[in-house]
Amino acid sequence: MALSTLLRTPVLAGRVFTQHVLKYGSLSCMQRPLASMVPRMVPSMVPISQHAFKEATHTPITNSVRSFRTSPVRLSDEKPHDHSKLWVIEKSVAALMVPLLPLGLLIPNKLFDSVIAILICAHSFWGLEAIAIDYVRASVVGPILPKIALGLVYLISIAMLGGLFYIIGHDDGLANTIKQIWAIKSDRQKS
Ligand code: HEM
Repeated sequence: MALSTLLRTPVLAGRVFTQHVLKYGSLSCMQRPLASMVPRMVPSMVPISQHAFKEATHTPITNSVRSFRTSPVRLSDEKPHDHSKLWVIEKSVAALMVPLLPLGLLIPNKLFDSVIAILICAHSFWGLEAIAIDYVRASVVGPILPKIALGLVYLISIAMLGGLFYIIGHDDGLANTIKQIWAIKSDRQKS
């Protein structure tokens, strides 16, 4: 980086100077026997300008200057997406469930039941999706299993949403069903 910065400065950016730096900085030049470089250090009768232009006719080996980048390297073909907004939505949904679940149980009605059903399905979908992505990795289990795992997550979530809305539409509703389950007493408790 320091060398490329040096080469970009106006004073040192002359073509001849650059070619000399590239030539002497290259690996192949470093590997050359020392004896072949000695004559260059000995003063000669040839004017310096002539000597420099003669050297400039050689094609410089430019692998001594490495390219660098400050932006992150993309390692996959997937489009980069910002997950921070979805994270806020995920946490907001989880936070919203805290007051809404007891409220839905206290005041049973279809609207609360429907909102709770959607929030629970969205929340558990994101949770299960995170588990599938984190634990069923293509680098560990191959390329097929992660797709099956993610497919199962979609299937479970859709089935769950369908089931909950069936209870809301064709049965006693979510809150009442949960209350009925809580009301079930064992035979020992009944007697
Ligand atoms: C008021 C109720 C609930 C709250 C406040 C809540 C909150 C949370 C939070 C904060 C997480 C993230 C944990 C993490 O990132 O490490 C989470 C994960 C999860 N939640 Fe809930 N949740 C609630 C109810 C439910 C319900 C009813 C279900 C399913 C029917 C559910 C299923 C899941 C699943 C599958 C995960 C992923 C587990 C994991 O990453 O290890 N949650 N929950």
